[in-house]
Amino acid sequence: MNIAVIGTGYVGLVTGVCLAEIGHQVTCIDVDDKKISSLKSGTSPIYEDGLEDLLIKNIEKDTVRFTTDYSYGLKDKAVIYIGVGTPQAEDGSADLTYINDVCHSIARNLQRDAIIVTKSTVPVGTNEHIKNKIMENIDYNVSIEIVSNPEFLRQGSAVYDTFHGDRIVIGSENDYALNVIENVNKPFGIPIVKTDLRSAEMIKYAANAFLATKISFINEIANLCDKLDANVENVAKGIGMDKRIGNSFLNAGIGYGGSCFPKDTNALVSIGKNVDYEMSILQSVVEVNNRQKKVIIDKMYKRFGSLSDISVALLGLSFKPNTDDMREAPSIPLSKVLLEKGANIRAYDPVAANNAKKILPDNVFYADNIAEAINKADCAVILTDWEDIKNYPLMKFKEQLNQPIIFDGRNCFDPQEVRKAGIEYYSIGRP
Ligand SMILES: NC(=O)c1ccc[n+]([C@@H]2O[C@H](COP(=O)([O-])OP(=O)(O)OC[C@H]3O[C@@H](n4cnc5c(N)ncnc54)[C@H](O)[C@@H]3O)[C@@H](O)[C@H]2O)c1
Ligand SMILES: O=c1ccn([C@@H]2O[C@H](COP(=O)(O)OP(=O)(O)O[C@H]3O[C@H](CO)[C@@H](O)[C@H](O)[C@H]3O)[C@@H](O)[C@H]2O)c(=O)[nH]1
Repeated sequence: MNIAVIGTGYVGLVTGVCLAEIGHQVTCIDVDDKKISSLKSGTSPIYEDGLEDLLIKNIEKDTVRFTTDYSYGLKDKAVIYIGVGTPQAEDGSADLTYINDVCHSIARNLQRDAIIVTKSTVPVGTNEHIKNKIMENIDYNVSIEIVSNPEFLRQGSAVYDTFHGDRIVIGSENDYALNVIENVNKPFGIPIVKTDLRSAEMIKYAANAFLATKISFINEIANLCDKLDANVENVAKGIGMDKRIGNSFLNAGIGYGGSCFPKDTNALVSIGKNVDYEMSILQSVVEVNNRQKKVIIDKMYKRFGSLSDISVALLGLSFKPNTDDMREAPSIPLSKVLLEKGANIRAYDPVAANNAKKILPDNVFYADNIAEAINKADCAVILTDWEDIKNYPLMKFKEQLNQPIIFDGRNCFDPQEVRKAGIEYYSIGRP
C-alpha cells in the first residue's frame, strides 16, 4: 500500500521504516531539512537499536523515501500516518500546535481520498477535531476517514517493539477504514484490538498512566523500606509473583522520565479537569515522581553534610538506557541542584553526552569514559542503568574514586557485593 508518514521523530521514523520493511511503499515527510537530508543519506538522526540497518536496507530497495515537500509526499497516498510531537503545554495539557499545522498541510496538499491514521498521543476527541480541521480547509472534492492507532513502543527497543508488541490498537467509527488499517498491520503478526475512536485515544493515556502508577507506587514502598530496613527488591519479587500484580515496572529508583510518562500523566490530569473530574490517583503519581528525583540528593546531604566543593561523577544522563533522549531525564534537575549547592560535576553517558551538552548547565565537565568521570571524584552517582555502568568492575570504582562512595539511583548493584569490595553504597529502598 502507498503510505505517507508525517513526522520523522522516534515514532514517525520507526513507523515509516518498519511499514516499508513489511512491504509497503512509504514516503516520510518532515519540516526539518537537516533530518530529511540525514535520512536520505541513510543516517538515522536518533539512536535506536537496529533502526539504521533497516533504514539503509529499505532506502536501497526504494521502499522508503524522505521529503520536506508535502505535495510530493502525499501524492497517490491512500493512507497518511501522523506522528508529530504533542508536547506538554505550560498548563500541563497536550499542546496540539504541530497537529494543527499538519492538518493545514494535509488540507492544502491532499489530492485523493485517504485514510488519516493518528499515531501521535492525543487527548480524547482530537481525532474528530483533526477530521474537521482538514475538511474545513480543503478546496476540492476528496473524502477522508480517521483512525486512531496509538503507539506503544519504548525508546531504546523501538524497532523490536514494533515487530513484537503485545497488541496493535486501532479505533475508528468507519468499518472500511478499520479494515484497511487492520490489513496494513497484519504482516506484523501482532494481535489487533479494534475499537471506537475515543476509546483508542483513551487506551494510550490509560496504559501510560497505569505504568507510571506502578513506578510511583513501588517508589513509595521503597522510601518506606528505607525507613524500616526492608528491601524493596525482595518486596517487588514477592508481590510481582502474584499474576494479578505482575513483576514488570516494579523497579524502584529516582523516578520515571522520558518524552511520554511525564507529559502524558499531566495531560490526563488536564483532560479530567476539562470535564470537571479530578484524577486524584494520577495527581499523586505525578507528585511522588517529582519528589523521588530528590531522594538521591537527600542521601548525599545525609552523608556529606554539605555538597560544597564535592566532586561528583554523574554516571548516565539519558532518561533510560539505550537511548540518546534527554527529555525529562532526572539528570537535568539533579545536575542543576548539585551545581547550585556548590558541587562539581564530571558527567559520563555512552550515547547521550552530545544531547546533554545542549541541555545541562555549561559548567558540567564531560568525560569520555567511566574511568575519566570517576577519577578523583568524591563519589559516583548513578542515574541511568546503562550496561557499561552496571558492568564496570567494582574494584575499579574502589581504586579510581577519590572516596569509594556510590549513590545508586537505579539499584544496579548487589549491596552486599559492593560493600564487600570496600565501597560505601547507598541505593533506593535497600539496606
Ligand atoms: N517517543 C516515544 O517513545 C513515543 C512512544 C509512543 C507515542 N509517542 C507519541 O508520538 C508522538 C511523536 O513523538 P516523538 O517522540 O516521535 O516526537 P519527536 O519530537 O521525536 O518527533 C516529531 C517530529 O515531527 C516533526 N514535525 C513537527 N511539525 C511537523 C509538521 N508540521 N510536518 C511534518 N513534520 C513535523 C518534527 O520535526 C520531528 O521530527 C507524540 O505524540 C508522542 O507522545 C512517542
Ligand atoms: O520499573 C521501572 C520501569 C521504568 N522506569 C522508568 O520509567 C521511564 C520510562 O521507561 P520506559 O517505559 O521503559 O520507556 P519509554 O520509552 O518512555 O516508554 C513508555 O512511554 C512510551 C511513550 O508513550 C510508550 O509507548 C511505552 O509503552 C512506555 O513504556 C524511564 O525513566 C525508566 O527509567 C522505572 O523507574 N522503573
